[in-house]
Amino acid sequence: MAHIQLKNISKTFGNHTALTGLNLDIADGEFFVLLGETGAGKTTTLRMIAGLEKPDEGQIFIDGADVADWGAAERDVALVLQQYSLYPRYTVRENLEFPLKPKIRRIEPDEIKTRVDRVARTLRIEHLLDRKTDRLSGGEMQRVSIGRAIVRKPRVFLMDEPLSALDAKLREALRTELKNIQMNLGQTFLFVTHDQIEAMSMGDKVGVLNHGRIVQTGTPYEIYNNPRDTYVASFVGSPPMNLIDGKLVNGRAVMAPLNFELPFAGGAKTSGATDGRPLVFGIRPEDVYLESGAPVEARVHDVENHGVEKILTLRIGDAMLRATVPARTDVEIEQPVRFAWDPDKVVLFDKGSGISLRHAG
Ligand SMILES: Nc1ncnc2c1ncn2[C@@H]1O[C@H](COP(=O)(O)OP(=O)(O)OP(=O)(O)O)[C@@H](O)[C@H]1O
Repeated sequence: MAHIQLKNISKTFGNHTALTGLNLDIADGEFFVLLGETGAGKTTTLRMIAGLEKPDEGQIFIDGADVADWGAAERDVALVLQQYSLYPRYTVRENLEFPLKPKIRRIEPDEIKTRVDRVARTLRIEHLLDRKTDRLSGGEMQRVSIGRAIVRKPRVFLMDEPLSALDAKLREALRTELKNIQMNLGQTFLFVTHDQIEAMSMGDKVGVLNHGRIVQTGTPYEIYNNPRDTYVASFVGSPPMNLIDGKLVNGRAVMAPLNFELPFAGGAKTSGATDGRPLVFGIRPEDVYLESGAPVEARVHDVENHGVEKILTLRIGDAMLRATVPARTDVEIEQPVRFAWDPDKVVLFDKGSGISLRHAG
């Protein structure tokens, strides 16, 4: 069990800044996902918590204790990596026993057997216990790697893209399993990924990291429905949120190409509520729907079939808008259609800073 806090962490490699003023608060027993593009600083964050890298500035606390002077072993964290770190000439059982064998742990052989068998049951790899690990599939190897972490009951699990080398089907299956395992163990998991679907489906909380800074932390629901800025809005969601330029006119936010306006409620902190102020309208593709008699006309520019749904690209003058519609929707490219959207779901952003007016206050 562990509560992890990172306070104002910065890290530079040479003249490259990997992390800037990073703050994280991961509650005991939480499944926290750190989501970010390649190079955002995810692995560096994990390595610092694990004690493999030192921050230039800031502090890391585990259960309230500043761990600056603690070595990796004292921190008692388990790191699971994308590449499986298994001993290939040993069996699965030997691999799982390995973390329990060091004399310093003083674990009795009976207890080792009980723990290994229990972990093998949890991960459904009992039938593989006597097999050498170089005779396993990728998914099986990753299960064993996770098993090696679980078996020694660490305080914290740190997982660095553990599913990204697996094929899509296996990834989906292991997502669910890992989430179940975490709920059963009730332990703190910090899971790092660049895959927003993984983040949204597994995380109790998600922290979005962009260029070494946390841009937003929240539940998957908050991140998806109330993105703090246009970066989060376009990074999370597939297809991403439509972002369409508009401006402030006579106290109303006006989106010219779609002939749409909203009362402007940009609060005090967003000062500069002056006419002509550039804004961005954010509309999720699933909030756009086709309807004869709807106010705006478009041409169908593209149709992508996704089985249960279709993703349409609609062209309105120079503007493009994605719409997720039921698969039964019968449309052809270049067909004229009329569409509307749910006005309550529209998110307004300040174009200059990219920040949502809901977050700006
Ligand atoms: N030891 C190092 N020396 C120099 N630069 C480094 C070192 N480790 C990381 N970096 C740089 O710091 C930045 C953050 O790296 P990091 O590995 O934390 O990103 P990441 O989000 O985990 O990326 P990925 O998803 O590609 O693994 C990158 O630009 C990387 O090149």
